[in-house]
Amino acid sequence: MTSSPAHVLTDDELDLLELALGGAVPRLPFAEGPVTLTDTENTPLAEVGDDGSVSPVKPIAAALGPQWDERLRVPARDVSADVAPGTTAVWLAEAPTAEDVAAVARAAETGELLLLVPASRHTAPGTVGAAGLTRAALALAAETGNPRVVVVPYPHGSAARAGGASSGGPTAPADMAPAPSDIATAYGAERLLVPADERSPEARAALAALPDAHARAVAALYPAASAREVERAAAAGHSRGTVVFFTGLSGSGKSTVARALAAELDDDGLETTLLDGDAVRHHLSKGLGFDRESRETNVERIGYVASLVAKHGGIAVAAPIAPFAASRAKVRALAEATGARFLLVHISTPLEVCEARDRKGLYAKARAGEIPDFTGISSPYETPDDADLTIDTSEVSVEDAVTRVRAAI
Ligand SMILES: Nc1ncnc2c1ncn2[C@@H]1O[C@H](COP(=O)(O)OS(=O)(=O)O)[C@@H](OP(=O)(O)O)[C@H]1O
Ligand SMILES: Nc1ncnc2c1ncn2[C@@H]1O[C@H](COP(=O)(O)OP(=O)(O)O)[C@@H](O)[C@H]1O
Repeated sequence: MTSSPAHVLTDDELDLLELALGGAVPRLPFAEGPVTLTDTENTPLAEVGDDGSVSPVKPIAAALGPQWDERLRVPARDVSADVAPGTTAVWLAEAPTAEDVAAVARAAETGELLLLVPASRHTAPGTVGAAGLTRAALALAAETGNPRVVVVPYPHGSAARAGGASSGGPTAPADMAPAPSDIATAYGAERLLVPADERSPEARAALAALPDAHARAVAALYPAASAREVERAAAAGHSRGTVVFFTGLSGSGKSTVARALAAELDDDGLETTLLDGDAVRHHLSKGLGFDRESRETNVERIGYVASLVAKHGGIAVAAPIAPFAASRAKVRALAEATGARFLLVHISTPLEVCEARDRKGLYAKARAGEIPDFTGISSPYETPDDADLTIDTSEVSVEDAVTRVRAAI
């Protein structure tokens, strides 16, 4: 018997698997069978057959929080078996506003409701996550005649495209999230109400103005010089996770600019982690060489750690050569899947300048054939076509380079 290839599920793919096993979606858009779907510890969770059928192997692990309450997280087939004809599903993807509550109360007067809470394993920074949405839905239910609340596993969108480490078979299509109307049908409802889509222009305008409300209040209270400082301090306290990823030839100036940037960010009170090249090669990537595979491993490890830092709201600054586009793309996907901002900064200083600098004497050794696989000499550097910023340090000072990166963050 030959075993089918394995695919390690991303969090969003896990949500889709849970939906499929519960009967909410007929097949998995990312998995063509035969394939074994596993968690990140390679434990098989489900098998996908040749015909796309999905069968469970082991229950998907629950976690903490009200969204994991098994009385709420009920499979679609069980919910639909209970739902009264003519039921309206209410899709609560955002915390309900007072206006939303009124709209739901009106709908409750005309028939049965089912409150559906799309719960992702990811929370975009600054948004109400699955636990908060579930609590808000329970409160809304209590106010509107106690309709049933059901938590629906639901992929986060961009994170669904990150892809997991896989061997063979599945690839993630652009957008895997099923339409809310299809979910409502699968859970047995006949109609769908999305309160966020029914909001008045006034409510929409007020919601759009919310992010600037603090700045306006500060401007009204303080003179300009104090307001700047108060805003700066507030911004430092609420920073969204960011990965600033430098790439460029040896000697291009990555470390110099990265260190100066990290020092400035740190001074501003931002939670900053510098993944220094030497320290990374000494600790995280000890023993790795400079062949293609080792470099890919090194760069992906750096990306993984940087993503963890950013996931917790910090700023990670990394500066490896990162010569291969595929690894850089993987790192970007990984960071963005956590909801972090990702900035690829290409330090494009020409090879002749880097070689003339030859700070460590490595180019001379590489030319003499004493160092094999040296980037730019005997190993390729794939120039990025997706850089968010390109800086040539033979033309731009360290100070100006830092200013440009800060402006882009
Ligand atoms: N063969 C070869 N090619 C390129 N660089 C070499 C090589 N051997 C050693 N070094 C030194 O290692 C530094 C690059 O390491 P990185 O971790 O940034 O490289 S990579 O991203 O994994 O390609 C690099 O330093 P910086 O460019 O200053 O970072 C070199 O000093
Ligand atoms: N504008 C500049 N920006 C960055 N480095 C510069 C600049 N001008 C000269 N240099 C010098 O170039 C060298 C770059 O080395 P480094 O920052 O270690 O590069 P990398 O990390 O890309 O290998 C340093 O000696 C630095 O002082």
